[in-house]
Amino acid sequence: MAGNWKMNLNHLEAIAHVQKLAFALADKDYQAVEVAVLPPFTDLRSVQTLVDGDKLQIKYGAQDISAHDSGAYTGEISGPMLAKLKCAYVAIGHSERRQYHAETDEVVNAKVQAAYKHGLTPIMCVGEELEVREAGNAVAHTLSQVEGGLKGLPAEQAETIVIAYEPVWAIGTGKVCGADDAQEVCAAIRGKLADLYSQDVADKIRIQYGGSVKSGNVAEIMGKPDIDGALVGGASLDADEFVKIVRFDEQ
Ligand SMILES: O=C[C@H](O)COP(=O)(O)O
Repeated sequence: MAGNWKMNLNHLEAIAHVQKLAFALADKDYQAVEVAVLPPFTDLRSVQTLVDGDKLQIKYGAQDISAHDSGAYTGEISGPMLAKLKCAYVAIGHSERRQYHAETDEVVNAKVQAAYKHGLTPIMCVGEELEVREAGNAVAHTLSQVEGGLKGLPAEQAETIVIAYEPVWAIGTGKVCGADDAQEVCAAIRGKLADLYSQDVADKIRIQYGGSVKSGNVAEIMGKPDIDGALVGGASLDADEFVKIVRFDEQ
């Protein structure tokens, strides 16, 4: 279960938020559910200090990565910088990056390669816009993003990737994709991974659903066989709500 904070919570708020999560998750063995937060870049050092200092089980990562290791790329953050902060994960190709920063599948692929080069696990985001779904092309569109993003990636790396299926029309809109519709696309993603690699590799890859996930709908989504987790945006900013999502099996 990963919380993508997007451009929310400054570093002081981040400390308070992670402390709250850690406290609320400490009274039981929640390690069966891997919990990660993806704060803004400016929060990562504070989160690292807290997680390291208190030996918290919570993982953390970034919301983007540069395809380059260093150089004249104003405003960019590199893989070596994220690795130095001991980030476990990095979101790549989120629809907001694709939409507002013109990230193509080629760019996503370069960033996936950069993440692996520096020991970070990508959470590669894919998913269709509303008009694509309405035209009946949700699966084809999403599979093409999967194939483009994974181009050239060897099986031993691919098997550790996390793929987040996020239908764009369900992000931040309150319109959750029906669990059966989400399962249909996630099953197709797994089928594509089996074609590209092997069934064994496909079965190891974790596929998340993202798009208006809340405590009230997470259990139904998680009940689907090809959905292994959730990438949570808005609801991850409320610590109590995110904890309920993590503990979906207790509801
Ligand atoms: O990365 C998270 C997704 O964009 C979902 O956002 P949301 O839960 O606010 O709809």
